[in-house]
Amino acid sequence: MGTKVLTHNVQRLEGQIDIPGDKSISHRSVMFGAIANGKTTVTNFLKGEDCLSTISCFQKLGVKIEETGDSLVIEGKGWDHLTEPSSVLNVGNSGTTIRLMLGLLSGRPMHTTFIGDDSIGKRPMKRVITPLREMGAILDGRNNGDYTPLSLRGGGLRPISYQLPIASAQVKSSIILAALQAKGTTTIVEPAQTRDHTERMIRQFGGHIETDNLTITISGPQTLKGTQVNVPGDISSAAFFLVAGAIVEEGKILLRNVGLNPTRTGIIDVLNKMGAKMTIHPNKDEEFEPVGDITIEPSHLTGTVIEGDLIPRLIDEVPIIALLATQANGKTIIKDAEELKVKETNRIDTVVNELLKLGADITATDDGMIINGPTKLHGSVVSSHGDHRIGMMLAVASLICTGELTLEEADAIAVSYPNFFSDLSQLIN
Ligand SMILES: O=C(O)C1=C[C@@H](OP(=O)(O)O)[C@@H](O)[C@H](O)C1
Ligand SMILES: C=C(OP(=O)(O)O)C(=O)O
Repeated sequence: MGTKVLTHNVQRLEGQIDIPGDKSISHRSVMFGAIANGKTTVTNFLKGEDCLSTISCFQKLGVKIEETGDSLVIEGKGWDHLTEPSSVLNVGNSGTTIRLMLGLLSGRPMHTTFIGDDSIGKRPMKRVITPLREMGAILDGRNNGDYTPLSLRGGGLRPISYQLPIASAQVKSSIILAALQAKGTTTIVEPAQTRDHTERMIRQFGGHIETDNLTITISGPQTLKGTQVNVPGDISSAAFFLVAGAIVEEGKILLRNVGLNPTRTGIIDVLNKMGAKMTIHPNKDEEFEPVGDITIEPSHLTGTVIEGDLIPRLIDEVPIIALLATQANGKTIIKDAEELKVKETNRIDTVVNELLKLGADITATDDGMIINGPTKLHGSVVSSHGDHRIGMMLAVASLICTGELTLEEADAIAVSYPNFFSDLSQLIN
C-alpha cells in the first residue's frame, strides 16, 4: 500500500509554498453550505480524502455540490431539503465528518446509517452520542453506540446545558449543529478552549452564537444564508514545513497563506519557546479567520514542556513536535495529551515506536511522551500505519536521516495533504 523510499541527508531547504486549505474549515464550509439557503462558493477548498468524504455524504443527502473553476459551489436549500439517503454514509477516515454530521442530522426527521474505514471503527463515538441522545436523537451502534456502524433517527430536538467532559472541537461542534435546530437555548461549557471555526462560520453564514470565555450559548431554530468562504491554509499542514525548515542545516522557507486562528497556533508558541528562527507576517484584511505568511530558518532549539491548555491548540501537531524535540537540546515533556490515543492511530504509541526505529531517545507515558535530544537519526523501514500525520512526520524525519528511509503506507498522506511530496520536493531542488 504505497511504499516510498525517501530522500535522506538533505542539507538545505529553500523556497516558498502556498499552504493548502484548512481541513477543519473545508469540512465546515460544505456542511454550512448544505444547510444554508442559497449558493455558497468556497475557494481554496482542501481536496484531501477526508473533505471529499464530507462532499460525498452531502451529495447522498441530495445536496448539489460542484467544482467550478477553482471554486466549490454548494447549492444550499435549507435544513428541510436534506433528503433521506438510500444508502449508507461512508465517512472514510474522517472523525470530523462523522461527529459533526451526527449533530447536524440529529434534528432531521429521517434515518441515516454511518460507516467508515478500520480506523474510524476504533474511534469512540459515545462522546457525541451521549449529548445528542440527551437532546432527543435516537442513536445506536456497535457496543451501545460507541462505534460504527451507527444509525440515527433524528427530529424534535430539545436544548441542553452541557459541560464537555473532554476538550474536543468535534464534540462541541456536533452539539452546536444540533442546537441550531432545537427550539430554545443550548449552553455548552468547554474544559479548555478548542478550535472555534464552527462558531466563526455560524456568524459568517448570518447566524448567531455567543461565546464568553469557555461558555457558548446558542438559540434555535436558526436558518443560515449561503455566502462566500475563502479557506485559509492549514496550519496543521504548514507545521510539517515549519519543523523541516527549523531542523535542516541551511536555507529559508516562506509559507504563504497560513491560517493563524489563535485556537490553532500552539505550534507557533512551541517553536517560539524552543528558540526557533521564525517570523510571522499577519495579513490585515481577513474578516472571519486570521491569516498570514511565516518564514522559518535553521534554528538552535531547546527542549520544553508542553501541557495543559496548550494541548488542544496543537493536538494534531504532536507527532511533528515529537520529531522537532529529537533535535532540541535537553528534555521535552509532552503531557495531558491522552486524546492522542483515540486519533487515526494511538498517536502516542505510533510516534514513539516509529521514532525509536530511527534512533530517537523517546519514551511513551500515560498521557504523552518524553524526548531527550539532540540525537542523530538514521534511516530504517517505518510505516504511517495508515495515519496521515505520522506519514508526513516520518517523511520530514527522512530529510535529516543519515541513511535511506523507507515509508510504508505513504498513501495515507492524501487524507489531508494530497500534494505533500511535490511541495516538499520543490524545497529540496
Ligand atoms: O473539529 C475539528 O475539525 C477537529 C478537532 C480535533 O479533534 P477532537 O475534537 O477529537 O479533539 C482535531 O484533532 C481534528 O483533526 C479536527
Ligand atoms: C484527527 C484528525 O482528523 P479527524 O479526527 O477528522 O479524523 C487529524 O486530521 O489529525
